[in-house]
Amino acid sequence: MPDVRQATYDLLRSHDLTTIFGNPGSNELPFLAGMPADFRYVLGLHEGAVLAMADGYALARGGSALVNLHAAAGTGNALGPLTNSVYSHSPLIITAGQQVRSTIGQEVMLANVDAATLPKPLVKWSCEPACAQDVPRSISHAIHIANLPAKGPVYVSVPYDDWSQEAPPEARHLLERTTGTAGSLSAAQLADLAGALDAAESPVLVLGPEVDAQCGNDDAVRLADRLGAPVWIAPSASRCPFPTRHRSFRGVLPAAVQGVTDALAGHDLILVVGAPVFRYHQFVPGEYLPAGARLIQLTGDPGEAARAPMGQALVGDVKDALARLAEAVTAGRRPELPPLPEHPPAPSGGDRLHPAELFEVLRENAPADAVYVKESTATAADFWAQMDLSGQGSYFFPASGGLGFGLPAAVGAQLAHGDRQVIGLIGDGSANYGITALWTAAQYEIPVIIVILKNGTYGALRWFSKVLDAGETPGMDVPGIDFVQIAGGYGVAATSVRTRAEFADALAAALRSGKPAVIEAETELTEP
Ligand SMILES: Cc1ncc(Cn2c(C)c(CCOP(=O)(O)OP(=O)(O)O)sc2=O)c(N)n1
Ligand SMILES: [Ca+2]
Repeated sequence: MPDVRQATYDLLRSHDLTTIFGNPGSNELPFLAGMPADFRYVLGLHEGAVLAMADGYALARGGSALVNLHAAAGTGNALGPLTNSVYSHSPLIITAGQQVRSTIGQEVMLANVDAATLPKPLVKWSCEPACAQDVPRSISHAIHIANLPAKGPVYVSVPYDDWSQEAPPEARHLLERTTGTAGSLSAAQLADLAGALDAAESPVLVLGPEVDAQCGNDDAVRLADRLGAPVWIAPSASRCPFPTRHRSFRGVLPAAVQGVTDALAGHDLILVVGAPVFRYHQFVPGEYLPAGARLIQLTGDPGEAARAPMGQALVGDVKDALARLAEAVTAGRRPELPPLPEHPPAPSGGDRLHPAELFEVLRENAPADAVYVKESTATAADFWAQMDLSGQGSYFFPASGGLGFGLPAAVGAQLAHGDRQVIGLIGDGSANYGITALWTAAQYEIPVIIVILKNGTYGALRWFSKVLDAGETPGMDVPGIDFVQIAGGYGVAATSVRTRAEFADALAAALRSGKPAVIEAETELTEP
């Protein structure tokens, strides 16, 4: 009769969860001891990097990722990046080792006290099974909950003496279980929506990360073309749901109430698809909607629908709805939009690279299907003005702004992408929150390119201190960090550049090398 560990590995294999991102402690060894040969373990040196690598891997592959953390201490280290995963709807299956079941109450060393509570509210569901025999079913429960809409991370704590217990014979039924949803809009709901779009004088689309996550970008293009409508990306963009050189593209909405209202002024119907309404950031009070505008939100997440402060909301499959709406609306009711102007020329001639120059070099020289993982928070305006993103899964940003996602997520995304080059665009502040992932990239020969934009300061916070009229505050500058030395110390070849030509040469060399590479780019300070 198989034991709980064998039954669990069989279950994980049946869900294609054969890559374990982890950092072990004694509580985890009895589980890991039996790891079958067709599984692989990807070691991260800090659990924040472990979680973020798993998140990047899951986002890039459009599926789940399995994480194994050490008790409470390992879980605590992972909570930072987990603030992003819960809002990017990443279906991470997080397991943590627990002390021997009969000693937890004594709170012996490494007891994860009240384990199922620890990760809340950053997980969709968590549990510590009531007995060893329920471990396989609990992990199956977690996997299905994580992948049913709205997707999200889950957490299961397992006492380490459970693994050697005999598994219940009924655990074999778990291997065949499947769950799914039929969350499409009804014909009547779709007809109402299409009718509202046709009747609108000036409709506008606002697209969110769920459109890209569901591979709905092309459906959104068809709908925009048939409507002749402009398209914005929803505020605090964590993905790119629409081609940035399409004639409808208007950029990313500002993350402020009045900013959104000003940007959407003149439109009488605002259709928000696959985004919360909205992920505001800087508090700039104002009217939630332009005069005369009606907002309709379409999301797969009931929580996003319920907590919006205005408008109507429908919960359903966003890709399916976009595709059906593109067929249902009447084409040609509005004049075709003019083509976009050329990219603005990047400033040049400074004694260090302007971020716009750096992005221009990437646009001109990186592969057209490159995947960008960005965590450089003062360069958003230049990035969206310069880049030409068109494919699914071409851009990721921490969905809650929790730093420590970018560099490790780029490593995880490259591990998932054998065929696309992943390029991390990481601020010299952000790089430090997940820097240990460079070691994993070196050890597992993951050919990710990490560009560190070094402006010597927490640029976004300098901008925010102006917004908040906070004046000069302590803790803004991060001078004197040598990322070439640090990268070398973790085993990754690195170079430092400060001119356009030097960056272009370093990028070309990194692309040719097929190895992990760090390019430290001395850059000017800009505003988001
Ligand atoms: C885990 C964590 N700690 C601190 C912050 C606060 N923070 C910090 C520290 C930022 C500055 C990042 O600086 P950078 O060098 O990475 O990028 P820029 O210079 O382009 O802003 S932006 C921001 O929200 C955060 N978001 N997440
Ligand atoms: Ca910086």
